[in-house]
Amino acid sequence: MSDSDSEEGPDRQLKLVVLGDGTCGKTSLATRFAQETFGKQYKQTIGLDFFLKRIILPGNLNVTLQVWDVGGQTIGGKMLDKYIYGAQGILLVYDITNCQSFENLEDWYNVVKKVTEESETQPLVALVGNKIDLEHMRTVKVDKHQRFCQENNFSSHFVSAKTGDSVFLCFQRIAADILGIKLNKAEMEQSQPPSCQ
Ligand SMILES: Nc1nc2c(ncn2[C@@H]2O[C@H](COP(=O)(O)OP(=O)(O)OP(=O)(O)O)[C@@H](O)[C@H]2O)c(=O)[nH]1
Repeated sequence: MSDSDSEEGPDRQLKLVVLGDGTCGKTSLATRFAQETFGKQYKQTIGLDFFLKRIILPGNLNVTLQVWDVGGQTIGGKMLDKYIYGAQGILLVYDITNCQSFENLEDWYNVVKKVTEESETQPLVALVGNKIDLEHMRTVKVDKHQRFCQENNFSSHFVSAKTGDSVFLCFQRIAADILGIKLNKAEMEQSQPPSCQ
C-alpha cells in the first residue's frame, strides 16, 4: 500500500432524500446529477428510486452520495417515514412555476420534523426551486423562497434539471455543508457546467 493510500480514509457515504410534490422534478434532478441526462417525458415514481454518485470535495475527500428519490404520491403513506429515517440531508424541491408545490412543502417538512425530532443529529435541509429555465413562468416569488429558508434555517438553491443549471453545485454544496467543508469561490465555479439539451 502506498503512502497516499494509507492516508486516504474510506469513502464517506451520505444519504440524501429528495422530497416534494409529484412533477416538481425530483427524478429529473436526481438523474441530471447522477447520470447527466434529462427526459422530457414524465414517468411517475412509484415509491422510491435510488441513485449513487461519487464526488470529490476539497481536500481530496471522496464522498458517495446516495440519492433517495421519493415519489410525490408517498406523502401520507406508510413508507415515507422509513425513507426519511437516517438521512443526513433533505432536499425539499418545488417547481417555481407551481405555487401549490411550494405551499405543500410545509406538509413535507412536517413529516421530516416528526421523523427526526428524536434523532441525535438533525439532517441538513435544503430548499430547492427547480425549473429555473422557465423563469418567465415563475409564480413563486424569490422573496417567499428566501423567507421560508430564513425561518427554518434551510440552505437555498435554484436549479434547472432540464439545462443542468446549478444542479451539480447544489449537491456539492449540500454535501460540503453536511461535512463542514467550506467551498471557496473557485471550487464552486469549477462545478460542472450545464449541458444544455
Ligand atoms: N422545463 C423543465 N421541466 C422539467 C424540469 N425538471 C423536470 N421537468 C419536467 O417535469 C416533469 C416531471 O418531472 P419528474 O422529474 O418526473 O418529477 P417528479 O418530481 O420526480 O415526479 P413524481 O415521480 O410524480 O414524484 C417531466 O415532464 C420533466 O421533464 C426543469 O428543470 N425544467
